[in-house]
Formats: sequence, structure tokens, C-alpha cells
Amino acid sequence: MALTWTHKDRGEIRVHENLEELSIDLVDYIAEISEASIKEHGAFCIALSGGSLINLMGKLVEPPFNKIVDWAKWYVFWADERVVGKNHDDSNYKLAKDNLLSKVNVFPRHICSINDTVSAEDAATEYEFAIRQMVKTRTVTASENSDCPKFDLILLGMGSDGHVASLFPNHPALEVKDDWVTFLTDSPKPPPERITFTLPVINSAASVVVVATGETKANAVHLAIDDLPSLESSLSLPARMVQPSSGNLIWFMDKPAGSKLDGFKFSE
Ligand SMILES: O=C1O[C@H](COP(=O)(O)O)[C@@H](O)[C@H](O)[C@H]1O
Repeated sequence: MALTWTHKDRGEIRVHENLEELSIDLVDYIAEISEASIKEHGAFCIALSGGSLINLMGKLVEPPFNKIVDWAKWYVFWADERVVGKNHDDSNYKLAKDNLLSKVNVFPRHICSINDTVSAEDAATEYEFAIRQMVKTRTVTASENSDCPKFDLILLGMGSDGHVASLFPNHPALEVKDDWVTFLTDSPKPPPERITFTLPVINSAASVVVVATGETKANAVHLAIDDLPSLESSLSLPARMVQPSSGNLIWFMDKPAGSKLDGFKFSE
């Protein structure tokens, strides 16, 4: 059974017994938000990430989820993408297409992926333009609190360095406030060229989920969530900068990733 609690300002924390339990809870949550968003505004606008997250979403393509989810109302985006060809093994689009999107009935025209034939800078500009068009036509809701889109759900993985999307510790991309999408050509994790949602967009979502598994993430999870002495908390850890202004923040993790959390230690 999951150990669950709510931190006063870091959202809801769910530490799962194992990956099987985590993946069931994660897809349950996605299906629930999908249904609620479709009821509310007729569409579900979800932004995916890459990495280990996509495997943990695998149960969405199995019964009962493949039948009960209203795939025709899904609009799929990426919180970050590597600037490589769509058939390249590093492509977040390819990962999601192979494991998820090719197995359910999402309309191809509802899949908003980046242009893989242009530079990182141009890909970021075009992707932001496409999202702006979808806000104008009200497919994507506009935030009431900022000049940003309000995605129904942004799913983020987290690296062991605390990066989320392609926002890396101490990288200037963390400071971008006026763009929805920015680009980098010097990612510390390969491949170097990437595009990413900026923090204002992530923090304007109706729901943000961060998924972290494995012991190598335990320290970053602790730094991202626990109350810290002021020196440590001033670290520019991207995962700690995920602070939705009015939306929900939920952390899904397994026991090894949660093992250094204050709440986890006290419960043992
Ligand atoms: O490079 C990336 O890494 C993160 C984390 O990946 P994980 O395999 O450690 O879960 C991922 O969320 C991001 O989308 C990706 O581009």
C-alpha cells in the first residue's frame, strides 16, 4: 500500500511499495484527470516527458483503460523534446509513439510534436506558435493567473540531478520568463540540443505530476520536497522550482526514490 501525505507547500506525495503499484496508481490518476477535463471543457490536453515515465504509463493501453479513456478527446504535447529525428532512439516522440500512442485511438492531428527538420531554436519557436494557436481556438485553456497555457496535466520525470523536462540545474533556461518554450544546445545530458517548456508554463498547469523511481533519485527527491536549511533550499534545483500557482502537484515515487524523505523516515 502507498504511503501518502500532503506537504504544506510541496503538494501530495505518494510513495509506492513497488513499480507495479506505482504504475497502477499513475494510470488511474491520468484516467481520472482525463475524464474530469473532458467533462469540464471537452478536451484533455496532456504534456508528456521522456525517460522512464513512459514505461510506467504502459497500463493505459491495456484493459480497462484502453476502452474507458476517451482517446478521441486527447491532445498530446511534450514538456520537452530532444532535437533529433522522429525515428531516432533519443526522441521522446518516438518513445511515446512506440509504447503508447500507436496502441490507442488518439487522432494524429491531435498530436502536437516538434518539427524535427529545423534547428533547436526554430523548433522551439514553431512549437510555441502551435500552442498559441491552440490557446486562441480554446482547445488549450488559457491560465487565469498568467500569460500562459493551462495544460490539464503535465507529466514530468526527474533526473538524479533534479532536472525536470529539459530544465537542468543552474542552466539559464531556468530563468526564461517570457517564452512558453525555450531551447538549449548544451544540455548536460545527451543529446545536447533540446526544447523545453519553461517554468511559467509548467507552473500554470491545472495538474503537475512528477514521477521518480530508483535509489539514484533519492537525494534529488529529498532536496526537491523536504524543508531544508536555507543554504540548501537556495539551490536552483529545477524539481524544487515546480510550484504550480493554483494547480495540483503530485509526486509519484517508489520506496527507493522516497527513502531519504523526512516523511518516509518518520513512518518506518
Ligand atoms: O532527458 C530526460 O530525462 C528526464 C528523466 O528521465 P528518467 O529516464 O531518469 O526518468 C525526462 O523526464 C525528460 O523528459 C528527458 O528528456
